[in-house]
Amino acid sequence: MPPAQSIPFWQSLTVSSTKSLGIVAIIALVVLYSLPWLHKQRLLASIPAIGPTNPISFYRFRTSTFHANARAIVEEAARKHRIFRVPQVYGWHIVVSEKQYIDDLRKAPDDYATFSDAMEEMMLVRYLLGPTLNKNHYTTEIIKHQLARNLPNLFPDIREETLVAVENKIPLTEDWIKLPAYGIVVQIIAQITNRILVGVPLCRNKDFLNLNIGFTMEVNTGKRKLQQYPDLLRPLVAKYFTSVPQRIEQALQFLRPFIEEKEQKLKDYGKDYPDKAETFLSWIVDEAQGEERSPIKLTNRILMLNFGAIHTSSSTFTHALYELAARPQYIPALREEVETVVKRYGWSKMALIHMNKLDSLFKETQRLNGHGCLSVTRMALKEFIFSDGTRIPKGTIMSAASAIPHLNDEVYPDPKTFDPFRFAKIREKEGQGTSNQFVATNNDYLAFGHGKHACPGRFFAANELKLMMAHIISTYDIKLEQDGVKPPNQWFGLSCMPNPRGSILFRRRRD
Ligand code: HEM
Repeated sequence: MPPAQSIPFWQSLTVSSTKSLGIVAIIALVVLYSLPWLHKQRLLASIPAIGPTNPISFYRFRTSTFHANARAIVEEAARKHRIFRVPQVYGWHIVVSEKQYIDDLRKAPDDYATFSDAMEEMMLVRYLLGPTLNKNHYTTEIIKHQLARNLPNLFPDIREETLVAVENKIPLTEDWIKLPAYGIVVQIIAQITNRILVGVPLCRNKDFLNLNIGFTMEVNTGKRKLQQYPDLLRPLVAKYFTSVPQRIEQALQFLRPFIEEKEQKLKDYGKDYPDKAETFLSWIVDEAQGEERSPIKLTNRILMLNFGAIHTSSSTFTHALYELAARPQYIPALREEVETVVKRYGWSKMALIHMNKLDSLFKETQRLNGHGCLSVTRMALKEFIFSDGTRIPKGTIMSAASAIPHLNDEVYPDPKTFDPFRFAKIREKEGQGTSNQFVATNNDYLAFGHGKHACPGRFFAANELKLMMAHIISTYDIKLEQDGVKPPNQWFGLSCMPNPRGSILFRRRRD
């Protein structure tokens, strides 16, 4: 018999065996792709869930019950559990309530967990403003170093802009005049912030300021739209069905001439060119590398800084204004402090450092009226293991419940009472230390986050807010529509803002 001829494997397959192999391959692929998902579900299952875990009830609970009562639900859960999970659009969000866990979050190295990746996932910025914002953090470094270092030199600019903006928005009348609190505060803050971001004349351009004020809302609306579509369609939805690309284009029209002028001077004279304005725009034109140098990328950076700075600062200021107007008995002590300190140090950054009562007013304001019930938010970039061994799957967002430390009666006696000078009194006892300053962060005070990614803009924000309040109380009398009744805070799911419909009455100071 002739020896059996060896034929290639695939030629020996019949149609039915090819089909079976195909099915096996598909099953293998499904299993392969499901394994990480199953692993994730298994790790999450060991953490107490707030609300139902089956997909249909999860959706209903998240959009109705949880959204309407998020703060109460989170605070109650945080008193019961050291760690738990709450439902969000992007999946389960891990919340921790004990110091040990907060420490783990704040210490996490950048290859384990970052704030910016969590923001990226929550805001879907890569579709709205492009992918590089979250990949390159050079602007955060500029805020940390260049902006912080330059604050004393920038003080005269911040003060000048404060006087111009306040005079423009709050008429100095003999009789009480009622103004929408958040509405005027956001306009003033946008102008002062942009004095530092882009300088004069753009910081006084009403259309440019309104564009930046509205941009936050437009990004939020865009994000909500994107969340309804799968990843694959999101670039198209972002481009054609949100207003963000149009707004970026408009911002570019405003900024382009200034960017081009700065680039030309940089080319002709180097970084230290004559009459250089110390603004954020000049610094980013100096520092941006590669594709980040394009006018559109520089524009996106200015938009995102406005996004991070305007509404956070405006909310804090409006809360403080409401709190103070509700307790006018504290105003004389604040005025006296401002006058004494300014007599000694003039209007300067040094004077602001010595306004301890004013500093305390803002710190207490944020202790009781933060921007929401969560802080120190991070995304796990690898499997994240807390120090007690609890494992959190890669890609999960984690935060600390800020109400637990902020209402801890061992740290803050009578914690629910608003005591504007609470921190000033502690500092008086302890000497002029820094650990209870407005800008100080620790496990008991999370309003600016904590750790490596604690807000780098807080030093600028503290200067801006204190200067603005010092000027307003020195110039005006203030009161609420209803004596002593602060307009209630407004909650949207996990976020809090001062009442946007509340008013403040102003008149020329009489005493
Ligand atoms: C009262 C005003 C402000 C509040 C309450 C606030 C609050 C916060 C919070 C809670 C975080 C997250 C920190 C963490 O999770 O550890 C943060 C991050 C950040 N903030 Fe602020 N912020 C304010 C003003 C500003 C301003 C004026 C700027 C810019 C000039 C700014 C720029 C940033 C940036 C770039 C980050 C991200 C830091 C990082 O990823 O490392 N913020 N802010």
